[in-house]
Amino acid sequence: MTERFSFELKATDGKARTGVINTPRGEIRTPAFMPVGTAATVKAMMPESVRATGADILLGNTYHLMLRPTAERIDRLGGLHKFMNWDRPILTDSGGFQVMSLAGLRKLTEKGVTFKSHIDGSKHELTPERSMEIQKLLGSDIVMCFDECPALPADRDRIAESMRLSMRWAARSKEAFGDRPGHALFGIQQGGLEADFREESAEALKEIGFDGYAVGGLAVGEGQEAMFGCLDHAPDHLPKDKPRYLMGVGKPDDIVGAVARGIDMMDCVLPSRSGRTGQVFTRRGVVNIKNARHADDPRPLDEACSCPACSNYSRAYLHHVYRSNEMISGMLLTWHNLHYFQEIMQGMRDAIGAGTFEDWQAEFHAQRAQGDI
Ligand SMILES: CNc1nc2c(CCNCC3CCCC3)c3nc(N)[nH]c(=O)c3cc2[nH]1
Repeated sequence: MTERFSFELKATDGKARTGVINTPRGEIRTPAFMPVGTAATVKAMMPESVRATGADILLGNTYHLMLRPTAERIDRLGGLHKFMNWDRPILTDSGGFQVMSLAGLRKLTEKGVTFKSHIDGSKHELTPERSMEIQKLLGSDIVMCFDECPALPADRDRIAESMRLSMRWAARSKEAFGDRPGHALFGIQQGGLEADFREESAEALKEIGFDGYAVGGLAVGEGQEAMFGCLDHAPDHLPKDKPRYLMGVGKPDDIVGAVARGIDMMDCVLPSRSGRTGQVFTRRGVVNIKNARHADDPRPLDEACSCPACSNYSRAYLHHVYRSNEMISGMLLTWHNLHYFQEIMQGMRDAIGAGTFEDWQAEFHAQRAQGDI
């Protein structure tokens, strides 16, 4: 067990990297996909099942947990790891993004944001200082700076103004975070799709100095082509010896394209949320289990998958329990999706390590082109 937080790059293949982040609570193999556990649970999954899918780290949510059950209560009960029975690393987002996408009656000033809870309408305030305090109370291992993520499309002035506010908030976050051995603070690059603002943001963050650097402000409706266009340059300005975390991404092909452009960590609600809405990701594309054509199909979702859903159940059964709104439907489909996402990550880690990432990508895309799934 290390007492410090450190990142070891093991190999690169083009811009793609593979390595290990060492933390006191365990190691994180990169590139890493991080399941989202918004309200102290990865929905429909026991923590041991999340681990069984291959996850080394999961996400918690400052915004949700500060409202319910509150960070102070979780702290009194021993912190988020104990509370949710997950003893490996936890990364928590800083809450600003969720306020802008979920809360009511928001007021944004230099100090921070005030807002009304989407749960009971109570008034709350988030500032860089309060966000650091909440993430410390939760006990998360990787803390995110408090930032502002502008909705796209936005004009250049708005993007510059928002990015510069986030950089001032990054400095305040670092100041409030203090010196916490074994815990990491990640800065978040902003700047929309503008190459010059992305570079300015990266330079500002490097000047302050962080344990890792996130690429924020993407996966907000710009589309894959624009996102990849930004990722063709935005990570280049970030330190090579620190982890790079692309926030909120994404579909399997988004994840592969991001890793090919130098990203080490990603998170997305897609595999878990889709598991509850019957959307199943497989190596040959998406299966919508709700479709009547599965009603008599004795085959597994994916013959090549070793997850409990594919090992023990037919499409016909999964179609039935989905249509019947049975709880086991969300459990099995979520498990499968998270297992598949982790299988993609393991495949990329192996391929980058072996210098065969080009071939791996070609195979990944070729498989998905095939017809009936
Ligand atoms: C889905 N697209 C997207 N998500 C973004 C997110 C959220 C990432 N996911 C966090 C988990 C979800 C609930 C609990 C934690 C972003 N977060 C921050 N702080 N800044 C962004 O620019 C930022 C940008 C993002 N874009």
